[in-house]
Amino acid sequence: MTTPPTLAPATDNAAAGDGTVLQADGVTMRFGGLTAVRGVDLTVNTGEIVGLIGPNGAGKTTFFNCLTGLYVPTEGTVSYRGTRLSRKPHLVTQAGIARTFQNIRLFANMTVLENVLVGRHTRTKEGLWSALLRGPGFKKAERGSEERAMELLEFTGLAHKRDHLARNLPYGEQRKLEIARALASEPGLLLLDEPTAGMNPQETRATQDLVLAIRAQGTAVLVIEHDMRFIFNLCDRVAVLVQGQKLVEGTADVVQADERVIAAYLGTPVDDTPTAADPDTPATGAAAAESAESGDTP
Ligand SMILES: Nc1ncnc2c1ncn2[C@@H]1O[C@H](COP(=O)(O)OP(=O)(O)OP(=O)(O)O)[C@@H](O)[C@H]1O
Repeated sequence: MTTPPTLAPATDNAAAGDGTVLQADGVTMRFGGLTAVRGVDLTVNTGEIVGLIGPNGAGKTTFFNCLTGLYVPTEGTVSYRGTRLSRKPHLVTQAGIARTFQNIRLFANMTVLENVLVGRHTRTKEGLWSALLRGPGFKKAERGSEERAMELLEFTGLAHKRDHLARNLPYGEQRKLEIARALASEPGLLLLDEPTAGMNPQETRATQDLVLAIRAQGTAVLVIEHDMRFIFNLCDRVAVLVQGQKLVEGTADVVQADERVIAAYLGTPVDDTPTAADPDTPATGAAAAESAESGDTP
């Protein structure tokens, strides 16, 4: 197992001291008659890794979208370091929150290095379009950025792939590149949406080390993940969403032992697990979630 190299924070944003980084109060998101997120409160403090778990359709990604300005919550407020956040995604990034997506969103025909440079646009005077068009002004102004981008590629273990097109990277490395690009905006809080989806156990362990290294360089992390081992190994606190509402929040031990969480998500205790001889008993919790995810029908 390789440990990511250390990374110096480039701005005060990532290096800032104690306190609450993120505060979400009463966040509700309705789509017509469907309430996807209902009155969710959540805080993330400096130096924390917080997990957000729940069955498919529980509202986790919708909640992330409310935090990052992709959705304007129907009700509730979101603050970053005590300041109410703008509803525009690029201003949220500029304030200090970066994210990755469940479905990878890279610039497939740009190189690995260029993808990270695009991620730096909120920290440079050059705009996004200038970065995308890569004119002479961009190249000159971005020399410092290129240095930082290379540090980030070293940090995520992708430096040797700097000139490869993003679309040619294996899946696990594309996920790492998304993280490197998110870090390029020097966030104080990084939101990861299913960072290990599709990864093998070795890649998952490497991602776990990477998240710990990100925290060590001063960025708090809020992570959505279905891999419970990953979540319970990594997180200082875990919040459980079920049907849009926060059911429980606490340490890994508290959450794993909570009977409501076991019933709604983690699955029934071993003794109560339905057996082949008991075909009429419906599958619950994680088993049902797995089945739904794989498209199996009962
Ligand atoms: N833009 C939208 N318009 C209408 N309904 C939406 C929209 N986005 C999400 N939903 C609905 O909101 C609910 C919550 O979805 P969301 O994707 O947030 O769940 P999730 O917990 O992230 O699920 P998963 O683990 O499968 O990613 C679902 O019923 C979904 O269909």
